[in-house]
Amino acid sequence: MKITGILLQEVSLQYEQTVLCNGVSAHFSAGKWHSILGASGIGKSSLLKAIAGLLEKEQLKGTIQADDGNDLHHRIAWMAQDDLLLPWLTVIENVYLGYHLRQEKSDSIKTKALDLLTKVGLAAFAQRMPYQLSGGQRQRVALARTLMEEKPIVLMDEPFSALDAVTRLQLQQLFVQLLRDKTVLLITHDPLEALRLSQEVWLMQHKSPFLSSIVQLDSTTPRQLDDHKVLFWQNQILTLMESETLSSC
Ligand SMILES: Nc1ncnc2c1ncn2[C@@H]1O[C@H](COP(=O)(O)OP(=O)(O)OP(=O)(O)O)[C@@H](O)[C@H]1O
Repeated sequence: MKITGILLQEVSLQYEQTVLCNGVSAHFSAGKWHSILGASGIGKSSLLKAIAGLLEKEQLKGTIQADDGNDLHHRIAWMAQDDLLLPWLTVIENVYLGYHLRQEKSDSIKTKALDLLTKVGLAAFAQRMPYQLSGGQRQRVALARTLMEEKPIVLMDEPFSALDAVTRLQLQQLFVQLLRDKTVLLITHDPLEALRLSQEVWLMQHKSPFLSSIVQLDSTTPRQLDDHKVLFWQNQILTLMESETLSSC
């Protein structure tokens, strides 16, 4: 499927009487990683759901579309903090679950699933059950399942937040390597994670503009933890986020 960016025009999000945002416009350009930071409860997951087409009609106003004008929703894969593996299926069955649900069956599907499990370092675990895996291994299976669908856009809602520090660094490296050519929107609470992994960092704030692009970085990802630009911007972003928290108290 063709790579595309995402265009938001005059988007408003609302749950019954609660308005999250009004008239938001943004362009997430194609083939890049975009991280979205913002205070807890501000509306990051809701925006991702809106892009994925998971909100009710009355909850979303405005336009969200692929920037090439073609269909958006069929080109999106979703990855959450919770890996959503089905406990009664083996690891490899979870990887080709989408094909199974669509009743597409062939040996080449199993071969492809095994190939992807090899890429995420879990070929030897293909016949295990999800409960026999660690949190990091489960997220690797979820990544293989995402790659199996070959979607050009991947929406990720805090996929690394439940992992220990070392596993998180290893998985970030793997995700960047395997999702390099896709348009990725990553929600995170961690400015360092955003700056190491993305080409563009966005911030959601209670004041106007609700969503703005605050940093663009061109260097190869994942960036080093001691990269001077990463450290400089981490400081700037933490100061911004702190002043936002104080002003919304
Ligand atoms: N289905 C829903 N119905 C009503 N209100 C909702 C619904 N989903 C979310 N909300 C509210 O909308 C606001 C934004 O929620 P959302 O999950 O988008 O925030 P977030 O920025 O992703 O938060 P966090 O960082 O804590 O995950 C919150 O106040 C939440 O309580």
